[in-house]
This record gives sequence, C-alpha cells and structure tokens, in this order.
Amino acid sequence: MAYQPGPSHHLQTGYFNKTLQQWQSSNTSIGTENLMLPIFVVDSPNAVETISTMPGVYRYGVNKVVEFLEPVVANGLKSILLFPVLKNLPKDEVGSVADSSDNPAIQVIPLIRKQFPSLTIACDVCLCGYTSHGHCAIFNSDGSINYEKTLARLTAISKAFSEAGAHIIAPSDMMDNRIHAIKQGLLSLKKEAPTSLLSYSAKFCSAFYGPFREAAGSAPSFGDRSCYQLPCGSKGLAIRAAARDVSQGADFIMVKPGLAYLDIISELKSRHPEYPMFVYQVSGEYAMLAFAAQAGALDLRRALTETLTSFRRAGADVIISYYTPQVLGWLREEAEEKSKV
Ligand SMILES: NCc1[nH]cc(CCC(=O)O)c1CC(=O)O
Ligand SMILES: [Zn+2]
Ligand SMILES: [Zn+2]
Repeated sequence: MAYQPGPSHHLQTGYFNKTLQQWQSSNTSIGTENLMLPIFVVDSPNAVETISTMPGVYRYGVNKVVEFLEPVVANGLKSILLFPVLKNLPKDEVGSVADSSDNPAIQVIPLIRKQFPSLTIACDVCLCGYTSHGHCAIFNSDGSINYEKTLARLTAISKAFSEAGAHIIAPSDMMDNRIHAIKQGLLSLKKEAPTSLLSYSAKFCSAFYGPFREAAGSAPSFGDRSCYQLPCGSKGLAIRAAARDVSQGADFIMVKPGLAYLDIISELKSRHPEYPMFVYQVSGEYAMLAFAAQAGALDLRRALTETLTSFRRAGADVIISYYTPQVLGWLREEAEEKSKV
C-alpha cells in the first residue's frame, strides 16, 4: 500500500506567517540583555587602534573608552567584558602588572562606573596578556604548570579587579580548580558589594582565537595551550569541567567558541538549566563573517542574526559578541519602526 501522510505530518500549516514563525521559535529572541560586548583596553591612554584581522573593532586607551561607549550604551548596552592589552608596560614570568594600578583595565573601571552607573562590568582574568612567555600559567623549571603559584596569581588579579569595581570576574585561563581559589579570594574581600564569577567552563583549544591573539598581543612564545584548553573532540571533559566549576561556586558558565560547539551549549544547558549559560562568539568567528560580508559572499545582518539565533536555540542566555554595537543598532531601528505603526 502507498504511504499515507497523517494529520501531524503537515508542518507548513504551522508557520505560514511572521507571527506563527515567532511562535515556533520560542526563547530564541535577542534582546539587549542577551548581549555582552568585549572591549580591548590598551596601555596608551589616548590611543584608538585598528586591528587588521578584525575590521571594525578597535583597541581603546583609558581616555577613549567612555567616548566609544556613549552611543552604544544609548542603544541599550547592558554589559561589557574588559581585556587589557599591554604594549608598553613590562611583561614578566608572573604577570606583575596584572594586579597593579598600571593595569589599564583597573584604571578604566572607575571611569566607566562613574559615567554609566547601570552598566555591568566583567573582567577577563588570565595571565597570558601579562606574561613574557604568553602562557596562561606560571611554570616550574621543568616546564610543568605550577598550580600553587598560578592559582595564587589568578586570585590576586581577581581581587584587584573586584576592588577596582568590577561586577563580574571571568577567568579564561582554564587551570584546574581556579574557580574554588578565586571564589575563596573574592569572599575574603572586605567589600560590601558582591562580585560574581563567570567561568569560561568549556573553553576549547581553538584556531578561532587567532585574531584575538593579534588584538591582545597574547600569543604564546612557545608551544600551545592544548594542555589546559579542552581538546575539540571532548564532550566528556566539557561536561566534567562545567560540573566542577558549578560545584566550586561559579555563578554562570560558558562555552567558547560558539559556532563549532553548539552541541556543547545544548548539553551543558540541559545539565545545568538553573545556571545562566554564556557563549563566546570569538574573534575568528567575527572575522569569518566580517571578511565574507566584505567580499560580498553573504549578507552580514542575515548571517549574523541566524548565527546568534542558533546560540539561543542551543541554550545560550547571553552571547558575548564583538558585533554587539551593530546588533543593538538594529534592535533600536526595529523598535523605532514598530512605534511608527
Ligand atoms: N586566555 C585569554 C583569552 N581570553 C579570551 C580569548 C579569545 C577570545 C577571542 O578569540 O575572541 C583568549 C585567547 C586564548 O585563550 O588564546
Ligand atoms: Zn590566557
Ligand atoms: Zn602544553
């Protein structure tokens, strides 16, 4: 007998107009609260520097950040993630500048807080931007990681950012048990306001960080990060790392990069539905879209919207994206069009 479709096999009866299509796409909308903007803060106070591998993204000196943020905040920006970039300040084996008052991220936090009191400020915590060897750890003489010294430095840096006024500490180093160490450090602060901990829980060893390493000048001078960042094929380590970080006091968890790891977002969100899930659309993902659009190969707004929607569909609550200013601009336009009708 010939195959007979049943009543529930008619899908197109359920999405023939815009409203119906939205009903079929629950929890995938993108609002201002779903976006976090990374910002590179360089140690030349008045600099505004282009980044050749990330067209449209700039490094800003401490005196230029507020000016850059003004229109973005006016468009609804809710949260930022600060990355200090050292070009002139000295780098050494232990990253001494990181928790000093010379750190441009530490200098800029009070300026941002004063100008934009309701903006939420997160700080990336790692050592690679401050160490002479460009790694995220401190090493023993035999080349193995010295966990005691590494965790002590990461904790000291986290405390310094918190004391400068950061709302969120975001360790990206991937060292075992850093969440425990940093959490204890933050709790020991004599500070009334709480500080949250956003763990880069499932950060994979990725070629998509290429442009960032140019932007931040943090490429390792030898070897790679494969002994601490996760192997790209490992779902098991991602699950174990997220479970550990949650048990050690992370307030939020993250998957990074985004597009090549949608299954990990989905898996971790279903295992930890009570924790806000972040995804980092990293520098290489930004560059892929930017250069493809520049070459006329695809429409940036449509391709980007599709990508961001896929993050939401996979289970991400917050998307860290260098495209945040553009997206906020589009959201503003859409809101204005709606208010006209
Ligand atoms: N640990 C530093 C750090 N924090 C965020 C990124 C990547 C961000 C991006 O590519 O946009 C990196 C680079 C790396 O681990 O090599
Ligand atoms: Zn690092
Ligand atoms: Zn290694």
